[in-house]
Amino acid sequence: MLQLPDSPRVRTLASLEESYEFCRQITAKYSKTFYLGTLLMPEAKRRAIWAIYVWCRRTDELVDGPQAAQTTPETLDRWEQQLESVFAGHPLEDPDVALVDTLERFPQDIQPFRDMIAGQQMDLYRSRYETFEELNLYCYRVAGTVGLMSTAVMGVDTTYRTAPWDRNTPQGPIEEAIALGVANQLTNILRDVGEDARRGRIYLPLEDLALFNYTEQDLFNGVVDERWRGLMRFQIQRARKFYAQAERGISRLSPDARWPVWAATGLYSQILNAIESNQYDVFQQRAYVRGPRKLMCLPVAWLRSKAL
Ligand SMILES: CC(C)=CCC/C(C)=C/CC/C(C)=C/CC/C(C)=C/[C@@H]1[C@@H](COP(=O)(O)OP(=O)(O)O)[C@]1(C)CC/C=C(\C)CC/C=C(\C)CCC=C(C)C
Ligand SMILES: Nc1ncnc2c1ncn2[C@@H]1O[C@H](COP(=O)(O)OP(=O)(O)OP(=O)(O)O)[C@@H](O)[C@H]1O
Ligand SMILES: [Mn+2]
Repeated sequence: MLQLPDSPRVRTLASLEESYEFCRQITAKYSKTFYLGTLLMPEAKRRAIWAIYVWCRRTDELVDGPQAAQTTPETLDRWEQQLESVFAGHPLEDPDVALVDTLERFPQDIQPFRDMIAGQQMDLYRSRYETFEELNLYCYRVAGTVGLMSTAVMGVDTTYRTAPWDRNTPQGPIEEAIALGVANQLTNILRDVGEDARRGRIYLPLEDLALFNYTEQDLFNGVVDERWRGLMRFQIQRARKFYAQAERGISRLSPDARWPVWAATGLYSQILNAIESNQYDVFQQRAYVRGPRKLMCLPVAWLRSKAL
């Protein structure tokens, strides 16, 4: 029979296998850290995280990627409609096929996904944050939400009790999951200060700059002095508090999720140590964790997942 040429409307979507394979490849390509983390999970959870990763990445690309200049609030509205279609079980594009399957296997609320879109939207019209409270909202939206989505996949330990008399197991370590996302995002912000400044963006709260007598102009000039180091010490300390909060939640996750989460936490938080080793110069040097140290994280994380 004569085949119609490929046209977007009549073309059939990718198969489930193809769609998950695509998600795997994108995750592996864009984030060595998260990909490594997912390899420590059971197959079904691993694939689900890949599907969610790709949706997050695509959302981020709308405001940060090559076509970002054409992105308007309407683009994001359409993206949200596409999301609703996915939640209703109707994929519109190839990567959605895996996400529909993931949401069937690991049912979850649409709100964190909507919040993520709202967070990316903030990047369209904001390039400054006055207070930490404002920055925290941004961090919740673009990263805390990832903690919620991932927790729905990884699952909570149903036998966990804070105390024998505490019969009402709370819904799960929600605050802790958000905290890990926020900690990651704060780390990302500290590592990328220079790169963001070159795009005219400052994520560090302006109230914190003022506290250390450091000006926007200093930041654009990449001034590294005692004021800057004081400011960075303060930011790193804050990020570490979020990691500490997050760590208290890991033992409440289902046992097979603890190792990957400890590993991802260890890998990401070490970027803060790398910034310290670089004497807080995030303008000239990119802080990253060296291969051997990355590898060391795995057995350390495994021990923590069993012992804590
Ligand atoms: C109880 C408890 C501790 C539970 C654990 C919950 C958990 C697994 C939390 C993890 C949260 C997490 C991985 C947050 C990621 C935050 C992040 C990196 C966000 C990225 C934003 C960066 O913005 P920016 O524009 O500054 O950066 P770029 O220069 O563009 O890179 C995002 C890009 C938003 C989109 C997020 C992603 C693409 C990452 C999604 C990651 C996952 C789904 C993997 C989850 C990982 C594991 C190991 C389960
Ligand atoms: N030494 C380096 N100098 C400059 N850029 C680097 C260096 N090492 C890694 N990168 C770049 O930094 C980004 C993150 O790299 P890396 O593989 O270390 O972490 P990742 O886990 O993939 O990323 P993420 O931190 O976003 O999860 C990549 O785009 C990579 O090309
Ligand atoms: Mn981005």
